[in-house]
Amino acid sequence: MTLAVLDLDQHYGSAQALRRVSFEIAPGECLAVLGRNGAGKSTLLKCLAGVLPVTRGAIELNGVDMTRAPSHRRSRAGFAYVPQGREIFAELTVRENLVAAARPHSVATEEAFEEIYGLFPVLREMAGRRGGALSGGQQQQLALARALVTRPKVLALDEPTEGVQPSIVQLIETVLTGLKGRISILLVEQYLDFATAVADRFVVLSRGQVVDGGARADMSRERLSKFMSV
Ligand SMILES: Nc1ncnc2c1ncn2[C@@H]1O[C@H](COP(=O)(O)OP(=O)(O)OP(=O)(O)O)[C@@H](O)[C@H]1O
Repeated sequence: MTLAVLDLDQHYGSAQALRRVSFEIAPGECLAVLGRNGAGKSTLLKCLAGVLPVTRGAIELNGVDMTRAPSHRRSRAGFAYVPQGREIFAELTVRENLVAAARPHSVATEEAFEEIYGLFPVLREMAGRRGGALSGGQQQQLALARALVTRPKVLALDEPTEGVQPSIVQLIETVLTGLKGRISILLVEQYLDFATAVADRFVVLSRGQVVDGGARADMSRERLSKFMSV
């Protein structure tokens, strides 16, 4: 599925957080959005997910305008969002978290859950545990699993490696690399090694604006890290 972001503006009151942000993600492509703290990355994902309204511009999924569509409509169209901080249901078990995510998509089947447990074996072991009792890395896997169980066509992730131990970062990298080509991925990331391992293309945000970008082959580490250090 193609995700097109066209001239997007967003304001928090009088403060402008996004300025004429434009890019496109082709079917099966992985685009990483980089930038310092406060650059506007999370704001961008929230606008795409329908959590925050935009002040100008447009968001399209396969050419269909979604700019003012509620979150559930975007989700039904194939857009899945893994927010920063995971936002799983702490009081529900792992299994119930997956069921709650899958049910609106009519994919709450054993086959769908088996597929997820195949990607994240620890979730099978923890299926009966409360989400809130999981470690940070396990919660991140559950958050990703909740998105994937809906069988999305576009997957947006806000800093999936944050506060996660190296072995889980490696697992997430393997999962995302395996998904590439089949679904479109929008990755917001501060961890450059991870972003360069997974992404085909980069967009760099600074103060809410796209200031650089290009294919992985054209973006040297120096060029990318210029916009990453605080
Ligand atoms: N709820 C809010 N109300 C007002 N301003 C906000 C709000 N959330 C974010 N901002 C401001 O908008 C700008 C962009 O923030 P955003 O969180 O999108 O950046 P970010 O690139 O995701 O940073 P981080 O990596 O720290 O999450 C910042 O200047 C921030 O202070």
